[in-house]
Amino acid sequence: MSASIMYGDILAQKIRSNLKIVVNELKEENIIPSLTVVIVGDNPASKTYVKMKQKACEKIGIRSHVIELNSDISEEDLLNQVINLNEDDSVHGILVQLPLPDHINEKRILEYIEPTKDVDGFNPINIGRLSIGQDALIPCTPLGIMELLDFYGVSLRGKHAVVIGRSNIVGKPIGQLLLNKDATVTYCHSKTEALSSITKQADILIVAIGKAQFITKDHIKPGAVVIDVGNTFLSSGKVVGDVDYNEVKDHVSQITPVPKGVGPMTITMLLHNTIKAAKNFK
Ligand SMILES: NC(=O)C1=CN([C@@H]2O[C@H](COP(=O)(O)OP(=O)(O)OC[C@H]3O[C@@H](n4cnc5c(N)ncnc54)[C@H](OP(=O)(O)O)[C@@H]3O)[C@@H](O)[C@H]2O)C=CC1
Ligand SMILES: Nc1nc(=O)c2c([nH]1)NC[C@@H]1CN(c3ccc(C(=O)N[C@@H](CCC(=O)O)C(=O)O)cc3)C=[N+]21
Repeated sequence: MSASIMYGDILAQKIRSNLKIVVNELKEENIIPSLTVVIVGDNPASKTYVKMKQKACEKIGIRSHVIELNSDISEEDLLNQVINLNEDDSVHGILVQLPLPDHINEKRILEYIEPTKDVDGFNPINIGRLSIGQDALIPCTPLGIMELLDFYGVSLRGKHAVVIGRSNIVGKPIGQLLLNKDATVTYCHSKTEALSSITKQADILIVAIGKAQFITKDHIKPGAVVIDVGNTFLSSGKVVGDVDYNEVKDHVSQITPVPKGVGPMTITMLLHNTIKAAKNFK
């Protein structure tokens, strides 16, 4: 049996064309949604992602601006940049690209982003609102995964969802969203013992660890649904996921590819969140 492939790029196009209509409607009210991305240093993967974000904004009429800062910028100077953006009424969405250089306290920076402009959903206020079920700006990757599961007809209620990875940007919030949809959620991480014995129980397996092709058939129950968040650039320039796609594809019922799976949905949800933030300005 061959798996059905959950293409994120197809769904992303569909959602983006709807978002374009919303942007045009906002323009009639003289609101042009605008996003500012702050990038520190010259990490090549970060640069690639930021370019993709800019291009996606442009395509649907969101105004985007990138602030490029030197890797030796001080924490105070970066904080001041964020404060200026918080105070600038022409900026609806602020995104500080991660990772930041080691000398900068990432949590402190994220805490300063005005929650209504926090299109990444990384500020403690938005994380708290998500966890108690209040309206919030929700992190883009988890939100995109939920859209994918819905579009491809994956039912969650009562199902066992296993999340591998507990980062603040992917693992933790996807578990929260799955729980809100009545899945039974288990988190695994680098200290988890007997990983495969747990992941093998998953009806839905979400993998966000950042280790190229780490997950094999031995980790997966036959017929499970697999969401591969991983994005590792090989020296050849090729990008691969955390799942050994070729090995597992005939073993699972549904799977996201890498590329063209979760990635395009992340960027689409950034557009969605920027529009949401712009609407809040009305
Ligand atoms: N497609 C997309 O849109 C996006 C893709 N990504 C990609 O997803 C991947 C994960 O990103 P991110 O969450 O930021 O990564 P982090 O490095 O912040 O977190 C990785 C998590 O995986 C866990 N982990 C690492 N090794 C193992 C292991 N051998 N067994 C079990 N758990 C393990 C870690 O455990 P511990 O907590 O114990 O250290 C940690 O919780 C990366 O490849 C990243 O590039 C990220 C964001 C968006
Ligand atoms: N503040 C912040 N917010 C983020 O959302 C954020 C971040 N920092 N730091 C890094 C991670 C990673 N991330 C990705 C986004 C898109 C793809 C993506 O679209 N990837 C393509 C492949 C890449 C390519 O084609 O070059 C795909 O999967 O099809 C991947 C990864 C967002 N992140």
